[in-house]
Amino acid sequence: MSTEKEKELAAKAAIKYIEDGMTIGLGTGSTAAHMITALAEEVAKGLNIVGIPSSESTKKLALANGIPLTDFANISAIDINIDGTDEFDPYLQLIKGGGGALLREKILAFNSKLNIIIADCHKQVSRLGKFKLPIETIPFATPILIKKLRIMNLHPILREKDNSPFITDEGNYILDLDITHISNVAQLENTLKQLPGIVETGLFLDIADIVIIGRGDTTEVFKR
Ligand SMILES: O=C(CO)[C@H](O)[C@H](O)COP(=O)(O)O
Repeated sequence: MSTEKEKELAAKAAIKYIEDGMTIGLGTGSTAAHMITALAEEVAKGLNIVGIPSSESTKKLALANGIPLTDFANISAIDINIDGTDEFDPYLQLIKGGGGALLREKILAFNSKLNIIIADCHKQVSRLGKFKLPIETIPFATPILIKKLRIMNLHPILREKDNSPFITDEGNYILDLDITHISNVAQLENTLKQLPGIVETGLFLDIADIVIIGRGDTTEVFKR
């Protein structure tokens, strides 16, 4: 079974949690794209939901598939947020932001009653850190942050696209950090959030309620 098929299986299992009248957080990435396609099929059959997208690319995809959208001016909470991940550990702690949408993704997740994470089985790790930790930084502060993060042994790498800095939907930069030597990610999160100029990190700690993965031709569900 292909990785893509595993993503699709997880995505289809997640949309079974959705009920009529709900507001749904729409994640970003290739796994979330499967969820958007599957959700669009239900909307076409009459399911009455509104989506709130976590990125401009997801917004485009959702609109192209006929999913009605809303924003935080119109709602106070999201019923279910469904998003992908780059890694999850046995405690359902996550590293996200491979697609560069971590800031809006975390805002959606924080304001959701239920967070469902969908993935292929290769995202499961015994310990976070094989995937480099993305953090979103303000361009003005990025050069000094790079110096500070180097001293902290986090080996920051400025993410690039077409030989220029990758720009997020909020106009910021992404630094990818090596956290392989870090054992206490909660402490790291606190330390990073105290540095002015770091807008958000890709550590999603105590956020996922349910992780659904595709493994071969079946799904596995992990609950917090
Ligand atoms: O955090 C994300 C984007 O910022 C994605 O959810 C994450 O990168 C996983 O992507 P994919 O489903 O394509 O593997």
